Amino acid sequence: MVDLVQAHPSGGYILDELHVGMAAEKTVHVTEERIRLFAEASDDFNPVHLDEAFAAKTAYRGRIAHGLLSAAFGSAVVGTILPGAGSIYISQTLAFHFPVRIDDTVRIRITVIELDQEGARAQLKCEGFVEDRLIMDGVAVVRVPRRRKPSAR
Ligand SMILES: C[C@@H](O)CC(=O)SCCNC(=O)CCNC(=O)[C@H](O)C(C)(C)COP(=O)(O)OP(=O)(O)OC[C@H]1O[C@@H](n2cnc3c(N)ncnc32)[C@H](O)[C@@H]1OP(=O)(O)O
Repeated sequence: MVDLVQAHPSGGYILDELHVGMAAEKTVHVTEERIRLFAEASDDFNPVHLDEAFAAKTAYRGRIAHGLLSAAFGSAVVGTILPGAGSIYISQTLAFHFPVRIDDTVRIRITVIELDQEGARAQLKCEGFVEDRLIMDGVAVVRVPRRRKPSAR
């Protein structure tokens, strides 16, 4: 069963607080400006994202968002909600099923699917939807803090 949670009040869940089925969601509106800023940040200036005249001649008949921009929304959930602060990415698989366009709203869902107490690892299913259509999915492995550090004063 899926158990939708909010961010832990401390900023992050520790290993013992996670269970299989815990999930978190976030929605992000994809604007032209966000795509431009991602091109700058990643140095990926593929014209299919930035040049309407070029993109209009492709099978997509218009600009689409970088796949890794949608994947980055998943990273945002992992790093700020589930598990949250202190999580460290180990690996990530990704498949892009449908393009994301300017003005689409992407809903990311991250679900805990496996826990390795010994290795302090969580396996997370990552899914991205535009309306109800699955546009992207994959599996992430992250290292989760075993304990919370006393807060600095
Ligand atoms: C590097 C970065 O800058 C680039 C990105 O980030 S791109 C953004 C992330 N990726 C996506 O958004 C891809 C989303 N997924 C899809 O659109 C589809 O899954 C797919 C089109 C990639 C694959 O779908 P599938 O049904 O498997 O299609 P095929 O590969 O079998 O192709 C079938 C025929 O469709 C035509 N076609 C489809 N897409 C394109 C395209 N982008 N360019 C050209 N042609 C395309 C084509 O006619 C195929 O026939 P062919 O004779 O086999 O070529």
